[in-house]
Amino acid sequence: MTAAPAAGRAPFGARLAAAMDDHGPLCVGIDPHAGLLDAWGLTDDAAGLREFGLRVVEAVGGRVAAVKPQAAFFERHGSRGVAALEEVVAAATAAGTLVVMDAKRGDIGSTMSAYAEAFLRDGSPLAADALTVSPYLGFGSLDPAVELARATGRGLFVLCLTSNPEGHEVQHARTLDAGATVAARMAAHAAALNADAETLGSIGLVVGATIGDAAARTGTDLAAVNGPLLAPGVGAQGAGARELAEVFGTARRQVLASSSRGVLRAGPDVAALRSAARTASDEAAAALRG
Ligand SMILES: O=C(O)c1cc(=O)[nH]c(=O)n1[C@@H]1O[C@H](COP(=O)(O)O)[C@@H](O)[C@H]1O
Repeated sequence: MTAAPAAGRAPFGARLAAAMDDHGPLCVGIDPHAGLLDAWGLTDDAAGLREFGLRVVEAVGGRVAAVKPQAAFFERHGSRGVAALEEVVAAATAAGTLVVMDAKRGDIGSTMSAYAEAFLRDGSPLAADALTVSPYLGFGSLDPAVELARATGRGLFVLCLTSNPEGHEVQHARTLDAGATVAARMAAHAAALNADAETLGSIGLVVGATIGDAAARTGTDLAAVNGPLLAPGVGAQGAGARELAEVFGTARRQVLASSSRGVLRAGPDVAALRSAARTASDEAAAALRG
């Protein structure tokens, strides 16, 4: 059984739905690639990461539905990089913007509970509003994260149909027991966890905006998930408004479109970043809300 969300914090799905209503369906990825740091005149070290992340938050905090720091770029610089990540998360939270931590964690259940504590526990320095997780040790291995997310009003985005061209090898495969595709199984698990949610459930999926008709081909019922669909691939990976509308069909109101480099390349000027995010958000809204 799951506990009620922590006092004072509504479930993640409801908070995300409200944020998308207020600001549009865009998540801005905070991915401080070495090349972007250089282009922004920043050093490729913890100080550069910190400045980059805080600059993005200054530009879009309180103006977009969510930001998604990519943990890998911060981990490149060890404990000092992780300290910079903590500051960026705190700044986004202070700006009233939801934070999706993109760390794609997944492990056996007993270790998964430690990952959950790191990213989803009240008081943890790295706690975010939601965490990306990998279900490829079996969806049930994520149970500790599901439980802690629900207990604290946080959420998960479970990898389902990823934006990269290699994903089909695993995600389109059919299971021996039920004969369904792996992606369809993952979506069915999320749907079961969101069954009682009124607005939007808190257990979302990652479904790339670049996947074409893969949801239909794999028998993955996205609308039935009743939870948010994080859609990376917008911008630098080639997806735009047309792809968003085509990929998500009747599930499009659940979509949180995500763009990192597509927005970040407009930096380092804060006004230019803000304007690039506004344009991306408006385009996503037109594609998904029309
Ligand atoms: O979970 C993710 O966010 C994710 C899943 C996926 O299927 N594809 C994908 O690109 N991502 C992440 O989304 C971001 C995409 O960055 P851009 O291609 O620069 O917009 C990166 O941080 C990826 O790690």
